[in-house]
Amino acid sequence: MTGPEVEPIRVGVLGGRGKVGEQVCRAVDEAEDLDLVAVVDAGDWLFNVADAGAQVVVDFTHPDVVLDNVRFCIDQGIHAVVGTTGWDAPKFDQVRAWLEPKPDLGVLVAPNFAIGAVLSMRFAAMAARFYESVEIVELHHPAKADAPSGTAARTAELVAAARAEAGMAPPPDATTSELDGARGALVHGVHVHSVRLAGLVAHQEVLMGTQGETLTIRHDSIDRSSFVPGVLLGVREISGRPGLTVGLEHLLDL
Ligand SMILES: NC(=O)C1=CN([C@@H]2O[C@H](COP(=O)(O)OP(=O)(O)OC[C@H]3O[C@@H](n4cnc5c(N)ncnc54)[C@H](OP(=O)(O)O)[C@@H]3O)[C@@H](O)[C@H]2O)C=CC1
Ligand SMILES: O=C(O)C1=N[C@H](C(=O)O)C[C@H](O)C1
Repeated sequence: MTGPEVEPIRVGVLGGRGKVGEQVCRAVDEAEDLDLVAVVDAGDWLFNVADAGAQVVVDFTHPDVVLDNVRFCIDQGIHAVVGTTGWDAPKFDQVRAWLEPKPDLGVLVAPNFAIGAVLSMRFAAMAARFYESVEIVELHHPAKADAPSGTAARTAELVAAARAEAGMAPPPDATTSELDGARGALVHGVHVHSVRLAGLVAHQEVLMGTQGETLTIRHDSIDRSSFVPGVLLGVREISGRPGLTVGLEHLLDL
């Protein structure tokens, strides 16, 4: 005896002809429990996803357009799974406000959908209180629009929160004279250095140091397929997670 047939989740992809979006489209197409109903890229009619009856939209577009896209999804009553970067606290507040009158709707924004990147952020937060020094180096392909990366910004935020909770002083640094940018960008009080290099995909090192030792937490996405399982998990789970969720860790019981 077989149970009742479960309808596939109807999925639309924004940025579907981009580097990550193209891989997401292929994976959704191949998954039996998902149905790729619309692919929208720059210049296409955004309403295609609504017209096609998408229940979940995946966004891998550009930091300049992602907030408008999320607003569109919320207005249309479509859950959103967002990988696009360029987020800050006011933008998250804005999304929460848009979601208020739609209590059944979910938006997931994850700075990084690769399992190792999620784990490395957690490891960095765990280690932070044991090391007086911390700096982050993120390394990406040269087609990346934003610096620092969303992952690096989130890592800095998590590390800074752990340090603050432990009552730590700022990292030691005797620099009194510097060329602009030589010490990187300060993100939540953490120095973040951004490398853009042909041949790279997405990489990050969190460097920590204290008396007589250093700890390096490194993650490498050597292929964009690394992001796909996390995105599919988000697509499958988002309808059961109303409100705004920031970070894939919440779906991984971390
Ligand atoms: N969270 C995560 O795990 C990851 C996040 N990212 C982030 O995802 C985003 C996309 O990355 P990536 O795939 O490498 O970038 P790409 O530039 O390769 O792809 C983005 C695609 O979106 C299209 N696009 C631009 N504007 C719109 C719009 N308004 N509506 C629909 N499509 C649009 C672009 O078209 P055109 O080129 O013609 O402008 C392009 O085809 C970036 O912010 C990146 O940082 C990337 C990897 C993993
Ligand atoms: O642009 C990319 O490529 C990536 N963007 C995300 C970020 O900014 O952290 C995730 C990953 O690093 C790849």
